[in-house]
Amino acid sequence: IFNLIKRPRIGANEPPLVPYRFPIIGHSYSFSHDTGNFLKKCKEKYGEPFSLYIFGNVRTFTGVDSTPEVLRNSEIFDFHMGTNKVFPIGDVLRSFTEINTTYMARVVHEQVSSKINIYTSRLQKELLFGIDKFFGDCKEPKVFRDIQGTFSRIIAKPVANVILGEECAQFEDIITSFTVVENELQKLRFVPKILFFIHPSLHRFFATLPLKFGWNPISRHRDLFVQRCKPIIEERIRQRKELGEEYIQKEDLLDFFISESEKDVVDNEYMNKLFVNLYQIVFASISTTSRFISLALFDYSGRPELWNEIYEEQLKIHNESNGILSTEDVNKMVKLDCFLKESFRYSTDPAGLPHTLVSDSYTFSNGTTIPKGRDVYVYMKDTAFNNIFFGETSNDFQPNRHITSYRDGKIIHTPAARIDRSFITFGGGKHACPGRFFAVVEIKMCLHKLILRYKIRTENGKIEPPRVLSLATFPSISGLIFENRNY
Ligand code: HEM
Repeated sequence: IFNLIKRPRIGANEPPLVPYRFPIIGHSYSFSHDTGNFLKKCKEKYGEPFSLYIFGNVRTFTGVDSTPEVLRNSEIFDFHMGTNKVFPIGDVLRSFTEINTTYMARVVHEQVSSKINIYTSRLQKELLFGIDKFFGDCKEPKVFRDIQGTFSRIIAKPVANVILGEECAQFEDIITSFTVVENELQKLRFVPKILFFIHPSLHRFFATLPLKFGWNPISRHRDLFVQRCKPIIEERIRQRKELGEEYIQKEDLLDFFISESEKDVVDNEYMNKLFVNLYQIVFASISTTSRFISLALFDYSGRPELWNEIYEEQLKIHNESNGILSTEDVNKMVKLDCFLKESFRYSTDPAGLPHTLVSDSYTFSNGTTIPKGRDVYVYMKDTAFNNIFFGETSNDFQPNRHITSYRDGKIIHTPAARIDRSFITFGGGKHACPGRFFAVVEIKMCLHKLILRYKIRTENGKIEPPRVLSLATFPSISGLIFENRNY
């Protein structure tokens, strides 16, 4: 209770704490209800970095100039500690086994993104299967709602194929489990925020309380995984033993983790470890990919002026490749790539990438200092819509800004998966998303197939802007109309 009335204490050299009117509430209300505009006003008035008093603690926000300092210094700005405070997924997984986030990032980089060539044909097959199943023929124009939900079901199948392998990905209930487990985890976020006023650790205590009583939101998904996949895993281990050197490793993460394991007894501990390793990648990939593919489809559907150019590129590549895409074909989709990059930029979350300062203190290059334990958030839109990078047209949706054409006919474009100071949708520095190459290929393939097959437009014929929930951007909840091009 003391915390309720205590005013936050701020050191002498700290970034300015934006003044607030109501002692207990601080900036919580303005921040939660109109995040983008509120942060914009703070930055205009107080410069960057600045601090806010939200849900009982002081948080510092970095803008375009100070953000690279946070992303670059990953040893002292701890991303996992920062994220776990808002979304205690680490705590949930740790109840099964130890987790090693550095190892996981490396695995995604080396075994998923770097092997994209190997996965393209399987991805394509599974995506087409999903498009057929969920959107179908659309001989007559048909309205689809819950676009993000639909894409998470479409995406779950190719993801399952790459992560669990062909055999396990055949189980419908596993695929469903991939899409619902994410929603169940999201519920951890909705423990009453009022607890944060009293003390942030109380919020976390309640969010993770069910775990302490042995109820884990993902236990039943683990049980299903064991029930379905254990026989397949045992069979693979048996073959490995039998064939020895002759065994040809399967191209999926399951076989990779089997090969990394020193044990060959498939007991509880073994299955828990496999489950946590594999499902961490499931959590990182399905909701992000389906959110951004839906945002991109809304960006496309509301802007008829973009349709012809993008469709013609897809048709040309489709004809040249006889309908079977390789990674090179996907790389040739330059118009689509620029469109996607612009959509990523446009959909950037207002703020995010929480990092906790773990060194004694940190002094920003403008001389302001923050103490150990401070949570630092990136005001991401300040970068994504900054005139320094995007000029006077930074608020306009212009895919061609990512292309430079030279007089000699040479065209250079900055690919959607490339991160730099101006593009932080995938984060930056050492912890930048290791799955981004895979995600971009998957999204482009999916958009390519959809655009080739259907005319897609918004219901009211206008641009449907994204919604902001908490700090993140989500696609509109309105419908999209699909109509087969060939009828
Ligand atoms: C459009 C889709 C995606 C978006 C927008 C996205 C975005 C992000 C962001 C913003 C981060 C934090 C980066 C930072 O701290 O600087 C991240 C981390 C991560 N992402 Fe993604 N991601 C996407 C897809 C994927 C996919 C498909 C995978 C796996 C196949 C994946 C695996 C990961 C992992 C393992 C991390 C943690 C990295 C670390 O701890 O160093 N992501 N992602």
